[in-house]
Amino acid sequence: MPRGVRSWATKRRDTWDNCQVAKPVVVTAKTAEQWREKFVREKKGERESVWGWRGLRGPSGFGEAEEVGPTEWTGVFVRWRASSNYKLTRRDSINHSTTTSITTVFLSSFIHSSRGSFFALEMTKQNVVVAETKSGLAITVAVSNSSLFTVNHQMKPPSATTTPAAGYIAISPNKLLKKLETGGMNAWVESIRASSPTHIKSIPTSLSSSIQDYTSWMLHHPSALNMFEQITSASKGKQIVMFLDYDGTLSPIVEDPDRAFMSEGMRIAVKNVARYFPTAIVSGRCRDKVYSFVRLTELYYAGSHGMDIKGPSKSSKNKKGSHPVLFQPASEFLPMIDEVYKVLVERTKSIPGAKVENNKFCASVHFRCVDEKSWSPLADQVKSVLKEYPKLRVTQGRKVLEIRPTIKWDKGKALEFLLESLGFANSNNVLPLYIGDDRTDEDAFKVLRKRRQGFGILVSKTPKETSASYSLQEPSEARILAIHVFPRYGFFASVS
Ligand SMILES: O=P(O)(O)OC[C@H]1O[C@H](O[C@H]2O[C@H](CO)[C@@H](O)[C@H](O)[C@H]2O)[C@H](O)[C@@H](O)[C@@H]1O
Repeated sequence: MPRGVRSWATKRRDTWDNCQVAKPVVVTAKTAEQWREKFVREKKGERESVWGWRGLRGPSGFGEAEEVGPTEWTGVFVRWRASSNYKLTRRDSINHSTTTSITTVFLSSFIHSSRGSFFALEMTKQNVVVAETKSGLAITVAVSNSSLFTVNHQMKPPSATTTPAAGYIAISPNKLLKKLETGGMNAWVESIRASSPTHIKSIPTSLSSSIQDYTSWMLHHPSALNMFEQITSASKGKQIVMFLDYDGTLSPIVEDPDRAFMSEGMRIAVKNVARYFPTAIVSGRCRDKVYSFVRLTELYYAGSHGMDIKGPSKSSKNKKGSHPVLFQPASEFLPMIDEVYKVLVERTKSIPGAKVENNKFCASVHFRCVDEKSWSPLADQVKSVLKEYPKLRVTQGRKVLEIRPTIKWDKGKALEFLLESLGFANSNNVLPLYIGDDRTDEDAFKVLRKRRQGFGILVSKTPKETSASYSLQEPSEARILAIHVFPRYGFFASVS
């Protein structure tokens, strides 16, 4: 939490205990954009020099925000009522009303993406915030364990046997994945469709049932931002080891894989985390490529879905984190992947939008920019190529088919390998945290479940079948976790 808001909130703590939630708060892109513009206008010089802007003190509120990129910003806004109704004018309010009667205390954070979505991230002493997006699809319901709840859910990490509530996704991705690996062409295309946002968009029935589904899913996979007390207490006496996926976790998903840059704010956040905890990037990309995006020498890098592990090149403060490591369990496949990459480029070149990426120990066939009617021909091509390479298999990520060696190695194995390298093979003194967004990250989540150690955190806006314990909505929340929540819960203070 920004320092200004923290001190403000501390001063008013005496009023918080009497608060009630009056109604959900709806934040629209339009009004928040006006709010943002107002800041930018007032703080123009500052914005240009420090990429940030902050301040808003109304008669009844306080807000702070920080710009983290040209189209992305995060902020917090606080309003309160002590004993009487405050009338807020539009100037001070974040919603459309010209006057808003405030009958609650709330603290919430918002993320604005270029698509104009807002999410309530954090609530203290209150229950629910519903945020809307332009599409009306991404709905955030933040639930805390406050006794103010009508229904008081004491959130614990969901157990390994927890089955997520049914009904939010028509087709189980895991079942599809099995079919994909063993089954026919229809399964491929079915799977591709199921994983595409356009498909998911067609599922919602009504706004209220979407909210219900999301709420139900969130009960099994609560936001990691709300679960820090649980993570803190689980970490007592243990070494946290941080595992971070790259695409969709540290960087937003974009059309061109070569332009999936992470923001400077995110880089600073990861750097800060790595100062205190051994930190590894675990990515489907080739190691060099992901390093060229992250550019932090103090990290471990596990590229090609964990088949290429190295690092760190610069010793970190943490003694255990400074062992040199280089591990490539699929090195014999290098010439084969190179060859299959070239064949795939050739066989898919007639399909507009298809893109093949050489990830060293695996190859990725992207169809994000391929028209849906060409997905089937694209899958046909990939399948026909694979017939010639029985030692390769295919898995699916976000609008990408990943061609990889049949060896039993994945992100879960990479996580185990890294823990072992760090001296935590059979140790109870470690708390691994793994943040990822993709199906391939599920292998790591499963390992954590099996070890009964640490927490998997899934980055997803929509409910998904997952073995992760907690969730985050999007990459910016991972950043918030690192810059606001970790320090607030004393993680860094206790180890520095
Ligand atoms: O394990 P990850 O770090 O998440 O890598 C998985 C794949 O990520 C990249 O593709 C994904 O992100 C692209 C950029 O946002 C997007 O265009 C694509 O649709 C996504 O699938 C990367 O390009 C792949 O090589 C990785 O396998």
